[in-house]
Amino acid sequence: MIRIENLKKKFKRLQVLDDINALFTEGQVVSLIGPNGSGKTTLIKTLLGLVRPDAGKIFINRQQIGNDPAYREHIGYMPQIGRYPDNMRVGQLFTMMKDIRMKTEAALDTDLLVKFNLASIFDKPMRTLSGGTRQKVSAALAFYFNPDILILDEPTAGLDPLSSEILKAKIMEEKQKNKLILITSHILSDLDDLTTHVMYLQEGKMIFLKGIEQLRKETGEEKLGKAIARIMNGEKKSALWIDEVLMLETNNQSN
Ligand SMILES: Nc1ncnc2c1ncn2[C@@H]1O[C@H](COP(=O)(O)OP(=O)(O)OP(=O)(O)O)[C@@H](O)[C@H]1O
Repeated sequence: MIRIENLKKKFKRLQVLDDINALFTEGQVVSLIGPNGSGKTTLIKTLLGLVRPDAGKIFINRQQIGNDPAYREHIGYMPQIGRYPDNMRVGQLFTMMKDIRMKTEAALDTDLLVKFNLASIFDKPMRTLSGGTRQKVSAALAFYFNPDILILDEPTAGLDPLSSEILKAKIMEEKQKNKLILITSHILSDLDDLTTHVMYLQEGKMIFLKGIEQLRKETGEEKLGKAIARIMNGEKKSALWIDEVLMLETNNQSN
């Protein structure tokens, strides 16, 4: 469904994506994991055509992506930070997106719109929304057109616990429909029940891409955070980062 071949991207002298190769197929939930600045968002943006790679090829549903943006209709994207026209009202945003995509009402997935009760804020201008509410709008939009591929960049960041659970349940439902889901998160416990594959990036390099069962077998660890920490044991820098994440998560759970 998505094939990435020898993908490279530099920002000035910084090699942000360093010869990435990967194949993602339907039914997979691929967790993109790595420290801040490791290239996760840049990788996502190259898939969406928002960042132009210096070299390499990307195939989506067997079509090599180039200048024609039509392939994006297959993708629902939830950005890390959703940017919307300030004065546009929430309801107008959904109407505008619908008009652009020209889908009929029947084909739309309004599940999250309903569960997050977004109709009650349809009159509010986007600039007045709280960070979490903006996230809910981004989430509802990503799923709205029932895409085959979902790309979710830190989807639960900023959501309250109940909304986070609603979103995770929705992602799980879509996984069951055999969609391909790419997801980044620093909250590794959020990914535990969802993940089928882990792609680990560090300083623009893909350190590994493994099935979760293989990862669990190799490490003897059930939890994603602990499994990755074990795999990365030889790599001092990453092990340190994972240790910090685990410590934070333990603190969060005990609070
Ligand atoms: N438009 C840009 N111009 C210059 N440098 C950029 C640009 N976008 C990203 N970078 C740099 O590329 C590197 C990778 O950034 P990216 O956002 O892909 O990391 P990330 O893994 O998603 O990080 P995080 O976990 O913090 O979200 C960082 O060093 C970042 O500063």
